[in-house]
Amino acid sequence: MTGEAVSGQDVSNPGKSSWRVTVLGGGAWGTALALAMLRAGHKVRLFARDPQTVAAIGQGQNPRYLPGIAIAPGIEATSDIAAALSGADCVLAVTPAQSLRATLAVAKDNMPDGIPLVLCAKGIERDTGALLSAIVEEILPRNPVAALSGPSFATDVARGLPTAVVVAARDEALAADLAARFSAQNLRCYSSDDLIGVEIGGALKNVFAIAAGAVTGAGLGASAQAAMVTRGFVELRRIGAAFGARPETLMGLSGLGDLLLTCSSAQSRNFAYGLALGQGKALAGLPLAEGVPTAAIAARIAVERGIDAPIIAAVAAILDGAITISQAVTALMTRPLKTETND
Ligand SMILES: NC(=O)C1=CN([C@@H]2O[C@H](COP(=O)(O)OP(=O)(O)OC[C@H]3O[C@@H](n4cnc5c(N)ncnc54)[C@H](OP(=O)(O)O)[C@@H]3O)[C@@H](O)[C@H]2O)C=CC1
Ligand SMILES: O=C(CO)COP(=O)(O)O
Repeated sequence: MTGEAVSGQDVSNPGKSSWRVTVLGGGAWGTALALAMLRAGHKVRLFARDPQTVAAIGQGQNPRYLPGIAIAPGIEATSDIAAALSGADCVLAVTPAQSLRATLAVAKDNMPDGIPLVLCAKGIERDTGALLSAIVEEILPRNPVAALSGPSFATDVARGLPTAVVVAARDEALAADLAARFSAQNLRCYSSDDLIGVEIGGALKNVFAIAAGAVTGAGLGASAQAAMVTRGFVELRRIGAAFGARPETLMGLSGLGDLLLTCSSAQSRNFAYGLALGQGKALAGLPLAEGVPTAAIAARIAVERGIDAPIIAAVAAILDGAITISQAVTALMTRPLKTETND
């Protein structure tokens, strides 16, 4: 086996009993979170639909999604959804946002009643405009929904590097319990009862990460980058407000925190997608960029709700091939001048 060693269980939560945690999704984030749950002292099962991924994780690696990272023993990977969910105390949904509905449909008949379903994907459903929590509430009405979000690259978390995230649920006590159970030495989980705020922050930052990559790729300069991220954050907060998100939530880990991370690093797949766009490179075959479908639906939501969101509209139009980056810059820079309002 090659790759750096990743410890399996370096810290457990004193006073918290071990849970049986099931992770749905064998990609980069699902595998990283499975490792994080092991370190927090839980028994971990991981469902992946791809038998090759299951076999690879069983052999201590996930070369397709986390190349070069050794997976500590202890994760029970399976393609059998019934076996994955049997007796689970908690389920983490870690497939892409646009696949959540299909993933839950597969899980539905085997999902134990009453256990929390924690959303770890970041996005808004492209076809319906539904937040991911609404999809869970529709398909799994007997399972309380929570969301885990914040600045956390899968490779960083898989390696056990330190970061902080937020775990949100409408029920404050559930959020606090999950945050305590998921926390480990290098994963500090804050809790929040603003589920919608945490979801919106994680979903929309991806759109601006694409924009940031495009600004860099097109050589528009660091000043343009900072101006775009600042005004983008205003748009994020406007859309958040329309969904009932609390502004202070969006100032936190799952809004500003994740925006800072993914708008400044080519380690972000959304940033990398934007970078390729800005450089005029081919986009086909690039890794998952959740901001692509989210930009389209966020732009539609903004129009439907009368929200001023010109950067989101520009990103959606560029991705759609309707305008070029240069045309978008001209349109944004020639808007009527106005007072700087940050709400
Ligand atoms: N990677 C990261 O750093 C972070 C990612 N996230 C979020 O987590 C979510 C997942 O991302 P990530 O793991 O990185 O994505 P990846 O592309 O690395 O992996 C996606 C995984 O989902 C599986 N999948 C896709 N569709 C389905 C389906 N219908 N049923 C079952 N499995 C399915 C894929 O399986 P298959 O191989 O068979 O296609 C694959 O195992 C995204 O919303 C992302 O924004 C959040 C924080 C950090
Ligand atoms: O959400 C992330 C880190 O918090 C991962 O971002 P990317 O999907 O852009 O890589």
